Amino acid sequence: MSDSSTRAAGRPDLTALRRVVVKIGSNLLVDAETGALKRAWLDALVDDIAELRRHGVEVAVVSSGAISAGRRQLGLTRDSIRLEEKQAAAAAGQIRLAHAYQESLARHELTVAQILITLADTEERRRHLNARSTVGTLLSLGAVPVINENDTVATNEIRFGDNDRLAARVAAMIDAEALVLLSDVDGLYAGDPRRDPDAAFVPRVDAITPEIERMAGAAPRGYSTGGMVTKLAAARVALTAGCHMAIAQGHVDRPLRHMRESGRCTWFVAAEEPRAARKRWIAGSLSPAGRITVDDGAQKALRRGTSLLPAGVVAVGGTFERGDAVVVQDRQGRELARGLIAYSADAARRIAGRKSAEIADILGYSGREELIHRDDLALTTADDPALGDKAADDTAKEGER
Ligand SMILES: Nc1ncnc2c1ncn2[C@@H]1O[C@H](COP(=O)(O)OP(=O)(O)O)[C@@H](O)[C@H]1O
Ligand SMILES: N[C@@H](CCC(=O)OP(=O)(O)O)C(=O)O
Repeated sequence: MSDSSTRAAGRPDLTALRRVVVKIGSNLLVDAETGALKRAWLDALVDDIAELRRHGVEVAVVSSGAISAGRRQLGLTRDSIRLEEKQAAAAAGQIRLAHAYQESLARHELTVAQILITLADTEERRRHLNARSTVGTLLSLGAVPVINENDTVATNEIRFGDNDRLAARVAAMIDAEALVLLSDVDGLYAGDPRRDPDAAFVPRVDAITPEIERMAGAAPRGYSTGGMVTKLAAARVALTAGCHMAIAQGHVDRPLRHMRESGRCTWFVAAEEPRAARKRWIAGSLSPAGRITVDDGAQKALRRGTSLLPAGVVAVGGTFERGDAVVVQDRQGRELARGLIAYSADAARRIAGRKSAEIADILGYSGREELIHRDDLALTTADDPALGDKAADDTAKEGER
């Protein structure tokens, strides 16, 4: 089944997607009693990842488990430990996690790459763009990024506190088509199955309505420990970004294969594709900080869906930094597109009208070839193929990226 037919009717097929994020909770990976890493479980999951890669699917992992894996090594055996002790435990545990992933992936000759990020990294536009581009580059080079919150520098106020939402932010950031949350439950039920064993299973959700939210019930103690509340918060972020999300049972052998073969999981199905969602966000939800005037040749190239190169730029107006939103206009000042620019206003003025090959000589460093990459560019009119016939419909995406 193709991904577009999924959006209309069925449930996504992981093997048919381009890019997927898999989130693994601490309990799946680390024995809470001993702090030992569950290597056999990890190897089976990695076998699933390798299988997806053989189908041509790019896979990024968001893995919890650093605090659980590190605390006992530091003698932190009490039930409840303080924030600074958690940060210390994460520092000791993260290196063990990374090592385990490295060894497990090496069995399939896959390279692991570790990324530790904070909430601010996904929210602040320039850091967001840097993280997005690094993860994208790693995936295109065939590596498997393993991502966790940077617990050692995150403090109480700014911590995600749960990797469900971090995973959704990451999935949105890298335009993943699906996010799979592997959990200790096989999906969403009409009520908490631990309290109500007769609660009905919900196989598919198309929107996070108040009725769906009521199913999650109250947040678990301390809120930050996950439960269904944060999974629905994650689903909201994912769906807004055009990314499908699944909740599936992780306590099984080969969990991704099991999910595919048994069909048992809850799919939250996004109505549009990630690229279209991102373009709508660029077109509709950001205040432009500058105006880039382009010549006729560049105007034609934009209509064909290419990136904007410095060569086609005749003037740069406004004050902006790399990653800010700008308007692209023709010589008469008519708006053609909006985009996220890869250079500051000062740098853009210096390279305007020049060939991309000259950028390094002019600026003294080799920046990006494009002034605005085509993925970061949304045509203002309905011509943008990625926006389709919903171009005029302005959905608020503020705050979700
Ligand atoms: N409506 C619901 N459907 C399914 N599980 C629910 C629901 N409401 C609460 N839960 C609870 O959420 C738990 C899953 O969350 P959590 O333990 O945080 O998972 P993880 O550690 O995998 O992130 C389930 O075991 C279940 O008890
Ligand atoms: N970043 C933390 C985990 C945070 C978290 O959300 O854990 P979990 O609820 O097990 O997915 C760690 O690696 O220990």
